[in-house]
Amino acid sequence: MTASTAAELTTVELTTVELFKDAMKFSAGHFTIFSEDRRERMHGHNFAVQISITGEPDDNGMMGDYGQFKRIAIALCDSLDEWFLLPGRSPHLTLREDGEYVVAEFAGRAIPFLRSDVQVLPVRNITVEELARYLCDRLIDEGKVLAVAPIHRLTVKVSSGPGQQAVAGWRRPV
Ligand SMILES: Nc1nc2c(c(=O)[nH]1)N=C([C@H](O)[C@H](O)COP(=O)(O)OP(=O)(O)OP(=O)(O)O)CN2
Repeated sequence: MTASTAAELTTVELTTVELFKDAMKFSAGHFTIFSEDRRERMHGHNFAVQISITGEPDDNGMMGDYGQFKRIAIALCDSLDEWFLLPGRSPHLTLREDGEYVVAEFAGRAIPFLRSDVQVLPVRNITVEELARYLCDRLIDEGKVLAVAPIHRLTVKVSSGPGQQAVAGWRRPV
């Protein structure tokens, strides 16, 4: 890049707010599916969520009130708290309704769940990768985050325990 083109470029000073409050968590049951015939037994985790919001602070030096971002993120975590989570888009698991039950079919075996105990998420597996993507998509699609501030980027981290997490991101289309 020549000096003149570098000078012509307008620099945008971006700042990131990071939120990782203790309340940004949810306890949920799941099992990870590894292949068409191998999965874990049912178990649970205390999933922890962190979000990072990147944008240009306004003339008042703020990207909206981060209290609004916290409330949005905590409400999203609460919506998944104390549920058994099932993937609705798994290539290896099928789900069918049967009265008050949701019956999962995996490797030729039926696994019945009470409908009132489960949430079926639009994901391929209940993994930290898919949960991070799901939460990031919900934060953007529900429009509440973008209503707080015209942010440039959002990242969501989901941890299933200390030392293991996945990160999903969104950036404003140019
Ligand atoms: N790529 C991924 N691999 C695995 C995931 C995942 O989300 N993405 N998840 C799991 C299971 O959740 C599994 O239960 C995790 O077990 P583990 O690593 O043992 O989790 P712990 O919290 O018990 O951690 P320790 O290292 O045992 O303390 C598996 N793979």
